[in-house]
Amino acid sequence: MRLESHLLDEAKASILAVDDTPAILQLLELTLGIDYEIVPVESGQAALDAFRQRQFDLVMLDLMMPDMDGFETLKRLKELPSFEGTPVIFLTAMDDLTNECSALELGADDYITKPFKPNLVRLRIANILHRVRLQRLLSLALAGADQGLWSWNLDGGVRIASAWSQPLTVDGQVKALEFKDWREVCHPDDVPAVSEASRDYLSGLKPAFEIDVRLRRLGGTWTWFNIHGKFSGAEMIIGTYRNVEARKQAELKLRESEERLRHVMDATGEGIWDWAVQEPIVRHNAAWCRLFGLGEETANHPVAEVLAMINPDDRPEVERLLHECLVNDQQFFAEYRVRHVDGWDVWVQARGKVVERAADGSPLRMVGALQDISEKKRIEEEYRRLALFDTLTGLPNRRLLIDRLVQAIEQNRRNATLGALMFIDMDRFKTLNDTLGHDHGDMLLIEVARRLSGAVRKMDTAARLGGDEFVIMLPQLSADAAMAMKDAMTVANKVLRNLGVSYQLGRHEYDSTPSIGLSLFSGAHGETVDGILRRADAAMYEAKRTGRNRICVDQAFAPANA
Ligand SMILES: Nc1nc2c(ncn2[C@@H]2O[C@H](COP(=O)(O)OP(=O)(O)OP(=O)(O)O)[C@@H](O)[C@H]2O)c(=O)[nH]1
Repeated sequence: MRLESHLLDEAKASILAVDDTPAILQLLELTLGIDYEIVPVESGQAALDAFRQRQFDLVMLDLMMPDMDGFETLKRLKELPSFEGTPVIFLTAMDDLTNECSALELGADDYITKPFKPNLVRLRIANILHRVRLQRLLSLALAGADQGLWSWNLDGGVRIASAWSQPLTVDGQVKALEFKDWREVCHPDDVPAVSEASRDYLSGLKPAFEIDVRLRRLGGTWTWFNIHGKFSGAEMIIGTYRNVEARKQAELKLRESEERLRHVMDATGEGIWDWAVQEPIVRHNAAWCRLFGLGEETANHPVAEVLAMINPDDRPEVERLLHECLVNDQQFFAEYRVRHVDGWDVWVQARGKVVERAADGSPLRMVGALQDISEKKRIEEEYRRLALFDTLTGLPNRRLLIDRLVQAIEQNRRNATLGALMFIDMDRFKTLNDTLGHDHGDMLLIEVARRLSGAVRKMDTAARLGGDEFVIMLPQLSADAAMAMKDAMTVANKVLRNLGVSYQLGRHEYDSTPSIGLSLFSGAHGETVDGILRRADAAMYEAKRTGRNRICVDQAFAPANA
């Protein structure tokens, strides 16, 4: 890229013209005054005074002057801070090599002899000012970008520009640094990284030489710099360097706080997930991986795989909740089962939130945590079982039976169908307890439960009310009472038959029978749970009263021919 001087302010350049011959000064004003602001002074001392007042873009200096010659004037001008970088052209009648060499050695930019050709002088001035402007443009650009310059001659050493405002130091030197080896300013811990970065660039692996390193600054402190460079010619790399201490410190703090957070998370055992929503990958911490038996080294997982780990019964709801969260910015909260690699389900409670969105509101990043709640779920399940199931036989208890009966009544009301309820009480059960003992009584009850469960369909309910009292509920039969009764009697007869088969109780074989009261029910006529149970119970007592080991039918729904 060519640097363009027109990027800079093109205000009329000022020239300090120093000559003890007024005619020369007049000639300069005449020939250059249209393009430049000419400030004429007639002595070296006047030139120094003028420079103490203000700056000039260029100095035209006569060599032979009384009191203070051009060389002396230039030497003294260079001591003024305001003079730094100002180009100087000697304009002299001394047309000899020695003086010309001395002038250029002293830092003059040009040496023109009198009598001069005004056009030539104008072009030379223009060229020098153009170059100076470019230099100033580069310095301003570097200062604006807070950068310094360096060059590295692969055969020789390293040079670092002196003009930059953030001086480095080698062995106490602050000015334009020049040294053989990076190691002289580079923190020992960063030297391998510098070698690697240069190797990568020189071998073509990287498009530029770039690295963050700590360099020794004035006062001996280490400061982080970003160094960036490229080849300029075959043997020279040129680049910039920039103080990135603040960024490095911020990164360090962030890393520390992330590390701390990770420790906290690991200590609580929470599985953390972090999902860049536009990407098909979700990141997990070690605790998350451990929870499902995954190797900790595979902390990135495809989203599809993670979703596939969710129990198929729970997955649609989880996906729905996730969608809600992504679209409506709701908090994600869900309890679901995730398959462990060894095949069992882990109950988890997950929470999450979209923490970053694009300007159009679309989600960019979502993070969350999940916790193993398998134990909580197990206890809940145990409580549920205790509350709804009989502990001895595992059959539904009275409470669950009533729940299901309420549902069945409602269902039959809607469909105008009938259901059936059988009240079953074992005959002379007390005798068993009294003769073989309570344990054997329990054994019989467990076996009765098993046989009852085997006698009904999945949709039916076999429940234990307590003692030797059981109930079978057939929730939905025909709408026709005769048909319904026929089906119910089929089941009742099967139960009567099955429970009448002798029982192997430990070493004892024991004969027992049930008494069964059967009642149909519908949802009509304000049927209640109590009413249905009472009618079936009454029918069962009728069976007891009339000899046991039989079925008696409640007459409320009994068709004439039942
Ligand atoms: N082994 C055992 N016995 C129980 C349990 N709960 C109640 N019982 C006993 O079950 C018996 C219930 O007897 P009942 O149904 O009243 O009388 P029964 O001897 O069966 O006589 P009928 O019903 O008239 O044929 C009582 O002896 C109760 O103590 C239990 O969980 N296990």
